[in-house]
Amino acid sequence: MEIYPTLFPVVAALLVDDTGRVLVQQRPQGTAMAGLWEFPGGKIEAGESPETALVRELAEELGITVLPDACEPLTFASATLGQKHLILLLFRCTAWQGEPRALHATALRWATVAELYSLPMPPADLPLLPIIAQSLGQKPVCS
Ligand SMILES: Nc1nc2c([nH]c(=O)n2[C@@H]2O[C@H](COP(=O)(O)OP(=O)(O)OP(=O)(O)O)[C@@H](O)[C@H]2O)c(=O)[nH]1
Repeated sequence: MEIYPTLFPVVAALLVDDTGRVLVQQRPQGTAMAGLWEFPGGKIEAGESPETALVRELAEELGITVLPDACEPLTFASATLGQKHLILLLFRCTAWQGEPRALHATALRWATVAELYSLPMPPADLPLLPIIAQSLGQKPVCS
C-alpha cells in the first residue's frame, strides 16, 4: 500500500518595491534551514485561509499590515520536506503599511531577481525564480 505524505501548507509573500526588488529574509539559527534566504511567510494554521495566514505572518515577521485585497496568488511550489510534502503558496503583494523589520529573521534584504539566484535559498524556492522574473518583467538568469 502506498503511503501518501502529509501535506504541509505554507504561505509566502513576494513584496516588490518601486524599483522591482523583492524582499527576502534570512532564517534564524535554531530553525530548519538556518541561514537560508526565503520569502516572508509561514505555516497556515488550522482554521485559517491562505490570505488570513499571510496577513498574520507578515504582521508577526515584518511588522507590516497588508490587506488581502493587495495580495494576489502568483504561483506555488510543491516539494518533499522531510516526512512531509510542502505546498508553498506564493502571493504577490503590491501594497502594505509600515516599514518591514526583521522581527523573526536574522536579516532582511531587498534583492533583484538576479541577486536571488546567487543567494542560498530553500530548494523548493528555486523553481519559483524564473516565474518571479517573468512576473516582474525581468530576464531569468541562466545557470
Ligand atoms: N516562509 C517561507 N517558508 C519557506 C520558504 N521556502 C520553504 O521551503 N519554506 C519552508 O516552509 C516552512 C515554513 O515553516 P516555518 O516553521 O518557517 O513557519 P512559521 O513562520 O509558521 O514558523 P513558526 O513555527 O516559528 O511560527 C519551513 O520549513 C521553511 O523552510 C519560503 O520561501 N518562505
